[in-house]
Parts: sequence; C-alpha cells; structure tokens
Amino acid sequence: MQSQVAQMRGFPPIEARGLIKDVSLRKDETIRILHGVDFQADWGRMTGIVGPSGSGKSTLLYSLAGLESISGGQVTVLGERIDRMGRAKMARFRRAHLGFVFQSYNLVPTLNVEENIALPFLLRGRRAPKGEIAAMLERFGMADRRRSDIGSLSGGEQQRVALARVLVSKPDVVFADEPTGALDQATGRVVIDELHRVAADPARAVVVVTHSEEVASSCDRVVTLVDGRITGGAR
Ligand SMILES: Nc1ncnc2c1ncn2[C@@H]1O[C@H](COP(=O)(O)OP(=O)(O)OP(=O)(O)O)[C@@H](O)[C@H]1O
Repeated sequence: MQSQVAQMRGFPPIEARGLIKDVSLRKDETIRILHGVDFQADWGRMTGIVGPSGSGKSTLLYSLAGLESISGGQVTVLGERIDRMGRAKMARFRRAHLGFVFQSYNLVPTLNVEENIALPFLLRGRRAPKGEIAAMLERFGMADRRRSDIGSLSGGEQQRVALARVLVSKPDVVFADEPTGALDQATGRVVIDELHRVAADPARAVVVVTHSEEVASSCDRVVTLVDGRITGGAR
C-alpha cells in the first residue's frame, strides 16, 4: 500500500509548501486566492480547515486533492509530488488512493442507491462488498432505501449515499467539503463519526472543510484560513 510505504518513510500523508493559486478573471486581470499556504495533514488524524466564506478553503482542498491546478509552490500526497503529475497519472493516483466527499454528489441518476455505491468496484472489474455496503447503509439510517432511485432521495440522503460510496472503497486519504452541510444535526453526527472511523486508522487521513463549530471541534487539528492565508491552527 502506497500510504503504508509513505508512512514508513516518514512522509506526512499531505504536505503543501508555499501553495499559490491565481485565477484569471479577464484577459489581464488575475486574482490571487491562495497566498503561499503551508499545510500538513497527519496520519490517523482528521484535520479541519475553517475560515470565513470566500477565504479559499474549498480552493485549498481541491488543490490538495489534485482537482485544481496550482500556480506556485508544491503539493505532496502520499510522498508523490502531485503538482508535477500529468493528467492521466493524476487520475489513476486519485482513483487508487483518494476519496472525495463534495457537495456535488456525482451520483448516477439511472442507478439505485446500492448500485451507485457498488459502481466504483464494478468499474474496476471487482466484486462489490455487499455486506459492507449494507452495514454502512444501516449506520446511515438508509437500509430501507437501498433499492430507491437516486432521484427520489432528499439532498441529505444523496449526500449520505455519496459518502457511503467513497468510504466503502477505503481510500487512503479522504477529502470532505462541508460533509454535513445538507444534513440535520443527528445525521451530521453519524457522517462525522464515519469520517472519524477512517481517521482512526493510522495508515489513513481525513481533511475536512467546514463551517460547523461542532465538526471543527471534533477534529484532531484545525487550521484557519483568512483571505487565502493560514492565520491560525496547530491545535
Ligand atoms: N475559478 C474561479 N474564478 C474566480 N474566482 C474564484 C474561482 N474560484 C474561486 N474563486 C474565488 O476565490 C475565493 C475563494 O473561494 P473558495 O470557494 O475557495 O472559498 P471558501 O472559503 O471555500 O468559501 P465558502 O466557505 O463560501 O464555500 C472566492 O472569493 C471565490 O469567489
């Protein structure tokens, strides 16, 4: 396992140095969203990224996950410089090692709940772990929805299906952007508990962007981003 190899070598799961992200608004107008951010996640821990709206939290998360190109600095994930990776290698690396829980659920509307969760396995020609999928749906309070069409689910239910799909694949690193945003408090707690189960594994790591005080206070460490700069953290 790449994560175990990286851990043995003493690499953190994620490390960003001097991360800069610029975006072009018009022809000759560029704005800087991330101003040389240094960030590190740790093995077996859940790291929170908090800060005001528009401070660059999602941009940082996407950059750490290799979903956004960066304008300067470096990002190392599981010991690999992802900012230097070509597109195809990055896509393979993501599929093999990284999981994303984002607001856009990316569920397939023509498949039911169970089929959506099984899809990543089927795409890799592997058998889906039916027992694990059933157990996770049970914990998420969705056992009775397993054959439901995606379109018949509420936003919060779809979010749980998307999370279940990520978690059953057991990625080494899980990135979550507002994972409780569409959920009531009780369901949000279940989701956060699941992310903590991932982070409890010393060979895995979780990074979560959140506006929720409750989620932030449950993290092992929290960094604060203001205007594209880390202003606090190291808890
Ligand atoms: N592609 C882009 N083009 C122009 N501006 C962008 C782009 N991506 C992000 N921004 C701007 O960069 C800033 C940071 O955005 P980002 O979504 O990372 O913030 P955030 O802290 O996650 O905000 P929120 O908490 O509201 O989700 C915002 O002002 C946003 O409008």
